[in-house]
Amino acid sequence: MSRRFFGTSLSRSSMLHTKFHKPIPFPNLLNPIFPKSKPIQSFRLTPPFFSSISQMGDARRPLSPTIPPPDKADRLELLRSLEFSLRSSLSSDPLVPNPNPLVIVISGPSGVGKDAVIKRLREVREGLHFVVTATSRPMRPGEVDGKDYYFVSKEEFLAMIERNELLEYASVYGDYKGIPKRQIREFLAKGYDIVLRVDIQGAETLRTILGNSAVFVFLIAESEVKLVERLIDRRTETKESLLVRVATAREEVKQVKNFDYVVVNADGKLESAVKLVESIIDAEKAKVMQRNAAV
Ligand SMILES: Nc1ncnc2c1ncn2[C@@H]1O[C@H](COP(=O)(O)OP(=O)(O)OP(=O)(O)O)[C@@H](O)[C@H]1O
Repeated sequence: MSRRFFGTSLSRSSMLHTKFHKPIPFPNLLNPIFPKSKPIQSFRLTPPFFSSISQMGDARRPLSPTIPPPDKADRLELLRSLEFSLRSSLSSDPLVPNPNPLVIVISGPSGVGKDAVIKRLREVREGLHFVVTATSRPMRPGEVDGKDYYFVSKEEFLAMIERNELLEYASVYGDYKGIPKRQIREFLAKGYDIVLRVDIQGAETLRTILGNSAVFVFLIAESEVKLVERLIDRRTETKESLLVRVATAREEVKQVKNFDYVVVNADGKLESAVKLVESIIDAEKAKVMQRNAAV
């Protein structure tokens, strides 16, 4: 026969009489503070006792020494008598602190849809700051300087490295890409969640720098062929760069194990991918042990 000491396997009376536990006197919650000899009227309440509830209604209402039947009394009367019996006010302060701002790293192979997911996330979710990456690559049609990237020359980029202004940087397909630190600090301090868009190499470096203080999301296509089709359809690559990107993607997919979450961005299903990223953010906000990113 197994003997359990947790949960509901022990009844209240068995707890009181078990050899293993000292009997604990149960307070009489229906009249806990007024022994017969003490007149009720002599009890005086001092602030901050009753502070929260006395603000809610008629402060002149007589205090009830016992808890009235819930089906007979109104809510205020019940609240006040409960406070009275508990000998402390019921607090209206939040029971849990506000969640910490998050740093969310979104990564994945080239052409998987990082920009597309982030663009949509930007439209549907508030309270996020999308860090604008600095890059020395030429601007693509439709891209806006300062919104999609900070487009800088190679020389300017090297000067930023020199001044230690970048959290992480790398040379990607012959161009530099890096994350300016100042933006992250500024927006974390204002309570924004930070979204960083990096390639796999960048995510690896960020994991070393940020450890588990950030959330790492790996974006992936439903299949290799779909990923390549997407790159072809984008019409931004030369035949050489196409080959390099596809070969690199094959290797990069193996890195998924170093991420916290994986999100499939399937063809025509951008909306679902964005919803899943949102759910990840929501779940992270509800974690008991919060991440605490510091840059
Ligand atoms: N779910 C999807 N269904 C169909 N097309 C998509 C989807 N997601 C993205 N795309 C398209 O795939 C192409 C590549 O997407 P995007 O440029 O966002 O990829 P990326 O991961 O940012 O690439 P890179 O790292 O090379 O900049 C774009 O033309 C984009 O519109």
